[in-house]
Amino acid sequence: MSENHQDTPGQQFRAGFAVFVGRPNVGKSTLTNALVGRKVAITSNRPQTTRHTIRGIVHRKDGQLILVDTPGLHRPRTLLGQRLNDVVAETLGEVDVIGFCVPADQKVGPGDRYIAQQVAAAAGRNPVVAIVTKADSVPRDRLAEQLIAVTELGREVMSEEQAQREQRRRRRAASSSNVASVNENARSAQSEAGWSDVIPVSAKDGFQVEELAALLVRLMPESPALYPDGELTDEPEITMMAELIREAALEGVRDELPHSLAVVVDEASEREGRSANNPMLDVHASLFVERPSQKAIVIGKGGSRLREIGTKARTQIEALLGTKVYLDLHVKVAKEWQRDPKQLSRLGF
Ligand SMILES: Nc1nc2c(ncn2[C@@H]2O[C@H](COP(=O)(O)OP(=O)(O)OP(=O)(O)O)[C@@H](O)[C@H]2O)c(=O)[nH]1
Repeated sequence: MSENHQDTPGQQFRAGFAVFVGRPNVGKSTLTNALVGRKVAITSNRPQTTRHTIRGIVHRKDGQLILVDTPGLHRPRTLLGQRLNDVVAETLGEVDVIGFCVPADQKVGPGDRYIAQQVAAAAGRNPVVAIVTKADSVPRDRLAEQLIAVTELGREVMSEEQAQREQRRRRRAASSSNVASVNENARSAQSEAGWSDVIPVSAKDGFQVEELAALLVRLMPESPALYPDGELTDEPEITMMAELIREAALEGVRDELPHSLAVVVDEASEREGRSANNPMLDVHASLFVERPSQKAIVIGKGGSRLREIGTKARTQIEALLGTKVYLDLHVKVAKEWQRDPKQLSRLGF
């Protein structure tokens, strides 16, 4: 259990948040699953919320990695259209380590460069590890070439970013003598060097997955475990369940219910009287909407949509937890909840 991890003598326990970014299909989800060691089957059609979604937690002797999702960054729409929005920048700024993923089997292209630039701009002092994924898919010499190309990309984007910082610093210094410029200088020294590490991995055959986990943990701040290990009533698992339900409920009706839906898991408990090798989890959750018309949308004709939501969310929660689930959903109207601070905090906003 996690409490014991911290007692290891001579070794500091580390814990923190990491995010994997990269073009679609570079293998972020597969890598997350390989690291976490169980299937976290959260779908791709994610809501654009500002809250972090936990994709998985890696519990180790030396530390704990909480892998979170960045809404928006890896979606092609966002990529082609606009500069990284504030939400994504904020998430990247809040995590402890960023894993920038590039596949071994495709040349480094404009999409990778674009994301690398956003990462360089948002990372600040936090380390960025470049991860060359799908190492199994190319011969050794091609892998070596890709490692060099990715290292080079890191140097380029970091020094571009540094040049821009330098410009900003000069502009500021011109208007006032500024303390911030000293800090900018301090951090530019590390930026020039590029990525803090470059590591090849294969989630498919497990090559270097353990090494990556160890590396990410080493880059985390010293901290006790942030989440307990494997308990069913853990906050992150409850949060993940609520996210999965919310996601299923928003699917196809995002335009009609933008940000008007909150999910609270009221209770999750193991059903009594089941055999140890065939457990069942009873989950009761409430879906809060703002208006009766929205309640009708969620429920659908004769309850058909709510049944679909239930089936979809249940399947995903079962995959997440590896146990059978009975899911009971209720739709409630919480009038104006978005404007009521008390309600908001109760709903976890
Ligand atoms: N050969 C090989 N294929 C991999 C590896 N990891 C992932 N893939 C394949 O690459 C494809 C994309 O993997 P995902 O993990 O879904 O990629 P992703 O980056 O999460 O994709 P998005 O959710 O679209 O951002 C899948 O077909 C995987 O099977 C690997 O280590 N080796």
